[in-house]
Amino acid sequence: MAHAQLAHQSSRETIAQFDRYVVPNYRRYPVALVRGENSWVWDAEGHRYLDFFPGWGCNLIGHCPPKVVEAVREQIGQLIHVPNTWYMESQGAFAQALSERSFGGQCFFCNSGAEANEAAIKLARAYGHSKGRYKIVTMEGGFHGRTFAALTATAQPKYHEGFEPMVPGFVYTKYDDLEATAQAVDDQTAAVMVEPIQGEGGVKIPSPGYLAGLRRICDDRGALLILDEVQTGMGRTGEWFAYQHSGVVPDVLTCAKALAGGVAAGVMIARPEVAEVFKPGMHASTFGGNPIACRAGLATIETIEDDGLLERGKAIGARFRSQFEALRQELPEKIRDIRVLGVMIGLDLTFDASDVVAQCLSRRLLINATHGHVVRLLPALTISDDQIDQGCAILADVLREAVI
Ligand SMILES: Cc1ncc(COP(=O)(O)O)c(C=O)c1O
Repeated sequence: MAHAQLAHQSSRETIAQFDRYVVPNYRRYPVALVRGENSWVWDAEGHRYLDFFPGWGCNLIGHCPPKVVEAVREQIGQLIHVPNTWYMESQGAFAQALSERSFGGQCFFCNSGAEANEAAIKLARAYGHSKGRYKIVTMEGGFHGRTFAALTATAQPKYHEGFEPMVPGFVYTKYDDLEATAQAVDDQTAAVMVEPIQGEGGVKIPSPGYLAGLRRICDDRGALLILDEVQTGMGRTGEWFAYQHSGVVPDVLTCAKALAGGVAAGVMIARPEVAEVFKPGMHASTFGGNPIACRAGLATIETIEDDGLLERGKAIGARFRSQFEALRQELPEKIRDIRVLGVMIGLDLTFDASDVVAQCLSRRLLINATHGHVVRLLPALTISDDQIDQGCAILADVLREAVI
């Protein structure tokens, strides 16, 4: 039986439905979440959790940010969906806002990071087509999504296993190694695609000068530079986009996750001279750039600017860093490295972090582990100092108690 109204059932009842009716492709925590407010979330039993990883990075301005909620509520009562055969004010305004905060490019909207990267890969191939350029060079340890081209771009064999053959024309090289990349790029290369910080790959921040070096290689060889800012973009690192720390400008940029305050949205932004190769009919997305997502995106930008959240992100990062530096002094055998840029935070442990995640969950702190031993935190730009201190105290206790 289907109910338009939910029954407010227990976590256990929801889990039973999932076991029976939902494809088992996710490992889930045994909790059903029902409500969120800024950096707090509540489960079906009414327990409150402090969220250091809100929405896997999608809730960068917190759960249910008021301006986003208001914009979506208003839009949903006017028009829920407008396909791309029509103009709509919200899409034009959102494209202008993103273009003005990046590099003056043109926007293609979609619904996720993988889709944004598919668009970027297709655009690079279309742009290079007449010159025989089709190869896409990507970095080992990178992550670009689960659809086929994005998955092939993801140079991690564990994600390809069982799905081969992959899409032809992809070349893998070492991250943060300009010499290796220079060797991988040739006159058949359409684009080099890279994350300015590898997120899923372990919050890896490359050496200073890395993006500038990649820009030089691309310019010398006539290849495009695509930056995957699906995770780093929209203010997470203390600038609108992570490339802005470097002064290097890409040809194509992708962003999703936090783009619309937690509403599903993705975008590819391309220099107009590159974007123009996409003629009508060459690429599309039915839901991409819908008015709900675009209104939510505009409200996200307004919130970040009105509340000074880019600056706040830098201060939050500094507070986490100082707490973790002190903890590393205390636990040098457990903490190998601390990597922070804005609210993109990695704590590299000397041991597997999965039990740390479970222990934090049992104390009602939500965190993530990636690449086995890296605790990854993507806290909201709206988190308070008190909440940071509370969560860090829990994490510190868990690390103190961890047996290695
Ligand atoms: C850098 C990067 N690119 C692409 C993706 C894929 O995004 P989505 O899951 O929205 O398809 C992710 C997701 O974690 C990501 O971190």
